[in-house]
Amino acid sequence: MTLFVNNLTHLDASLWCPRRGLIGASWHVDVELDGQLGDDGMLFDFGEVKPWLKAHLDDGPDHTLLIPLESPGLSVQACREGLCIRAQAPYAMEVRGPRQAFTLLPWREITPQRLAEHYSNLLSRRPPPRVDAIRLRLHEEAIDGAAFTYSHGLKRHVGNCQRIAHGHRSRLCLWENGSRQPLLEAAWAKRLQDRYLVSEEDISDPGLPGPRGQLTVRYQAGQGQFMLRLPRDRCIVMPTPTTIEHIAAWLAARILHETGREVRVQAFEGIGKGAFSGMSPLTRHD
Ligand SMILES: Nc1nc2c(c(=O)[nH]1)N=C([C@H](O)[C@H](O)COP(=O)(O)OP(=O)(O)OP(=O)(O)O)CN2
Repeated sequence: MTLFVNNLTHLDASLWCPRRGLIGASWHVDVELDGQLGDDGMLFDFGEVKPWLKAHLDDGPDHTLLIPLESPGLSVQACREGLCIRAQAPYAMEVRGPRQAFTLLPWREITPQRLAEHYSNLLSRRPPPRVDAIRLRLHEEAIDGAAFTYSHGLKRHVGNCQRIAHGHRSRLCLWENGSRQPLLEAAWAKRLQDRYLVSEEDISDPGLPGPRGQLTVRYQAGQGQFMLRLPRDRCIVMPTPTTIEHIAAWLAARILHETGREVRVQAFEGIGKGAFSGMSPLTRHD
């Protein structure tokens, strides 16, 4: 017998890509379970499947930086903070943090298919009672319109969002005077794509001006000390923490500044949640 649960949860993470660098990701998680029925006529109570799988993913890849160990020029070393990871291509990057902020994977490149197979195998080694095999599927949200991926860290978050490089793939909806603006959405999604969003207060070294400058972010959070260094032109500096509420408000202010027209922003943080912010030349309403 095979049981399935589609869209059981989401996985939000960042990954190092040898072609694009640091990128955010959000995937729907579907699961199939093979096994035998118990006396209750069930293979595995649906009510227990979600907490069981979510607990494993939350302790594993969720809200981590996924590192492809076989990627050319990549190195991993123990350091005072926990792990120090350096990459050379497509640009130089160094990240440090507690071990649990990273998921090390034995590949040249990370794909959702490989990740799903990897965790299917790991989970199938210690399955719940009556379950013989577990198959996960990870897939992106179908987005009809503008979307972008970004990475960030929230040092004040009590949970795993404090990790300095976790990310999301998000929809972006913009209205001017009540009408959706697909061209403006696409232009802003392009500006934000694959960027690291950083709060000004977390910059410990702004680096040299110009294209070769490296910006250093450093903070202490509940799980430990974090550091990230990457090219300035991969970063967007915000005057506030990078919560989705502040991202939505920042976008509304920037768009109003550039167009001079009233704007309403719906900014998503990954799949299915986010914040609205609106601004007009005369009044500001959030
Ligand atoms: N009001 C806000 N709450 C949270 C924000 C935020 O910006 N505003 N941000 C975060 C983190 O950045 C985090 O990445 C969001 O991930 P989320 O999927 O909510 O994390 P969980 O695993 O805790 O949620 P699930 O529903 O279990 O996936 C957190 N909160």
